[in-house]
Amino acid sequence: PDVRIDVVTIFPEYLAALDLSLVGKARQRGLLDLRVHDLRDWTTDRHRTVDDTPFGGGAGMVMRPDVWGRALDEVLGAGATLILPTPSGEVFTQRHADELATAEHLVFACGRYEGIDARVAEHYRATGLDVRELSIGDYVLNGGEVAALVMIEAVGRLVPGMVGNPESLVEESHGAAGLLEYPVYTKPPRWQEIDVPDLLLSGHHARIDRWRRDEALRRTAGRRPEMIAALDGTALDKHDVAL
Ligand SMILES: COC(=O)COc1cccc(COC(=O)c2cn[nH]c2)c1
Repeated sequence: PDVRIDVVTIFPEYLAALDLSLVGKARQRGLLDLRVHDLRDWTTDRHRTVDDTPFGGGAGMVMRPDVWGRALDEVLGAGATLILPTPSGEVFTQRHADELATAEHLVFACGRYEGIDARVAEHYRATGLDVRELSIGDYVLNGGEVAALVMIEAVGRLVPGMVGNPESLVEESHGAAGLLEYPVYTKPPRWQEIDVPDLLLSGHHARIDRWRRDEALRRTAGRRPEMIAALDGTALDKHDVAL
């Protein structure tokens, strides 16, 4: 298979969604080797304890380093990338998805409670492993499982052979030189008294392309002005500047 993905979590059933659709088919076709592991399989006590109280006090519980260490020592391989979904991580973007899609082995460690003992990331970094603490956005979830699903879908769909039509990968929603997607329409031409813009029915493909670019620019300037600022000089042509 092109990519191997392991997920370690105390809620393995959360990842059952990965048996469906694209990712599910790719697994059946052997394109993707995805395995989900229950962290509690590496506990040593009768209660299968994975957490304990935080040093320094404070509310909540912290996930124990020894349990995670036994699990990750078994799941990780030399060439693996360890990904820790966390609110305090670097924000995951399409750039990360593009990069991680070329990795040979991704291991997601899903934290719960107040987090995983910080020495886990520190230890595996010290061994030279590529360790990424990644956030999927500025909000707090109860655990890393949903974030792992997001990242696995974003990466999985880029794995060659995963998506039915590779064409659909080209003009991505953050494609078109880092702009938001233009509005899309389909039949019927009139719905709830609203008409599809006439130009789109005209067949003038050059004008349609220009209209789409203008709409993408307008939307980006309105909703994500910081993305306009981030465009490099080549992204805008003289017509855009006039907008
Ligand atoms: C070193 O990593 C850790 O300690 C991870 O610990 C936790 C603790 C609570 C929740 C989560 C899940 O991630 C998010 O909530 C999250 C990710 N993106 N946006 C929100 C992870």
